[in-house]
Amino acid sequence: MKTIHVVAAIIEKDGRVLATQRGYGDFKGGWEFPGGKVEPGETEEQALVREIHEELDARIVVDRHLCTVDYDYETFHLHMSCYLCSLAEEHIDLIEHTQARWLDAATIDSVDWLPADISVVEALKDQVL
Ligand SMILES: Nc1nc2c([nH]c(=O)n2[C@H]2C[C@H](O)[C@@H](COP(=O)(O)OP(=O)(O)OP(=O)(O)O)O2)c(=O)[nH]1
Repeated sequence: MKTIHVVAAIIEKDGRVLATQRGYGDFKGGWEFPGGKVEPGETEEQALVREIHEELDARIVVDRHLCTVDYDYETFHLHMSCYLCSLAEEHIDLIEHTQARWLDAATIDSVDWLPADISVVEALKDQVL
């Protein structure tokens, strides 16, 4: 099975994290952390900064690695590295996503997370929120 290497940015602000809803593709409607595929020659941090600029028109600071998830979807294997990040400036714009929500410990389970994200949410509850 094909493996895809993805990075996800868990953007934190005031005890909450940013969740975004996918606007296109097979997982349309599912909730995730913004990010995307690492391109050849890029480090994970470079990919994160590029993806967040493309998807949210935002600049981030990458603070630390939280966890790496390996998950078998039906048609591919996902290898996803998740980093805690903060916004370098307040502004965000939803360029590819349909909605965004800032979620805290009480609301983190209120959205329909993509299957691979369930364990990331558990790590957040244990360590961050
Ligand atoms: N960004 C992101 N992708 C996730 C998460 N959870 C999860 O299963 N995925 C999956 C969905 C996609 O199959 C894959 C990410 O690929 P993508 O299609 O968004 O990557 P990309 O932005 O480079 O997109 P593209 O140019 O290929 O359209 O990872 C998550 O929390 N964030």
